[in-house]
Amino acid sequence: MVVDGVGDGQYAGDTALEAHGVGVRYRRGWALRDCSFRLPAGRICGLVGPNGAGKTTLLGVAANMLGPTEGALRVFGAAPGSAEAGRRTAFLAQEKPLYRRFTVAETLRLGRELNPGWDQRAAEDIVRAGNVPLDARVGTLSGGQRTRVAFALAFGKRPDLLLLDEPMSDLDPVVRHELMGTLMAEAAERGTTVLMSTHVLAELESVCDYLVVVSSGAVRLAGDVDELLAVHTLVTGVQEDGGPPAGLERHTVVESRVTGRQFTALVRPEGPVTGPWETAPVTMEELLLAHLRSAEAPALITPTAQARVSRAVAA
Ligand SMILES: Nc1ncnc2c1ncn2[C@@H]1O[C@H](COP(=O)(O)OP(=O)(O)OP(=O)(O)O)[C@@H](O)[C@H]1O
Repeated sequence: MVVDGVGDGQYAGDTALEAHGVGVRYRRGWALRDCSFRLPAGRICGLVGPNGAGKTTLLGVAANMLGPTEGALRVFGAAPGSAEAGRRTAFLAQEKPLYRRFTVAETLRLGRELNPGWDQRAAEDIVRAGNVPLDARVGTLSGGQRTRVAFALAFGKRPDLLLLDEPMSDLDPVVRHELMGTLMAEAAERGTTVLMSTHVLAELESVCDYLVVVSSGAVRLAGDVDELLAVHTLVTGVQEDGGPPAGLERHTVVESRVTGRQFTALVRPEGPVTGPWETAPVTMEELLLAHLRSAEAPALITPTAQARVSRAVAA
């Protein structure tokens, strides 16, 4: 691997994470295949995809929980297994592995001992905001309270890259909102890059400015949210022969649906969209739903999201 030389110098400063042809094969087959994209530093990125798409696997590679079968991934230009990447990255896994017999205070003390840049106040503030007693054993906490302690551990580390795997799934709506606020404030204040997998699309809309969509182990969509929204259009009109009109074919049709006499299509226009139709801007949720429903739609990786180092260099 010779990415380090390139990454450390020219690109590492503005790139939090870069994947080059990453593939992961489990015994049952490939979970990820030829995954290439770049996440610029300082972005809050939603990682979206159907169940089994490969999101946890991708986060696991970035967090050095597993190595890729092929290709390479870099965190701030460094290999995930390097001391530098380890110091700069925090991973909040879906199953939140914590020592059940430790008290909350002992858990935070362990965080302090393991992490040189530890911020005890930030960690304690998160725990206290949920009225979680510091002397309670982790095993006696509710699922949501344990998630809060895991959040505290991740934030206390003061990472430059925060990897979150469906972090909010067992939190009540008020706590979700509060911890999202903490996440946003942290990212805004410190320029932390966040890569967060979730199935709650509505939540992403207010939080993310970057998106990566994976489906069947491949990257389908990646880029800045505004850029992605700008190159898609929602078209509605009268259907022809049970589908969208033939005139739409000159554009890239991501998804089309027919309801009664009407069709609705989400397209990437290849020029002006002219016809007896109405066009409207798309919302993030419409964009994501269309891509989740149409895994066969052509992939789109915007220029800022394209891996900069060729796969040949990374291999
Ligand atoms: N340890 C493993 N051994 C074998 N196969 C695995 C393992 N972990 C994941 N897989 C398979 O790899 C594929 C991707 O799984 P992964 O957990 O990365 O998906 P995901 O996008 O995170 O899904 P979800 O949204 O359901 O959490 C799936 O087909 C899954 O069954």
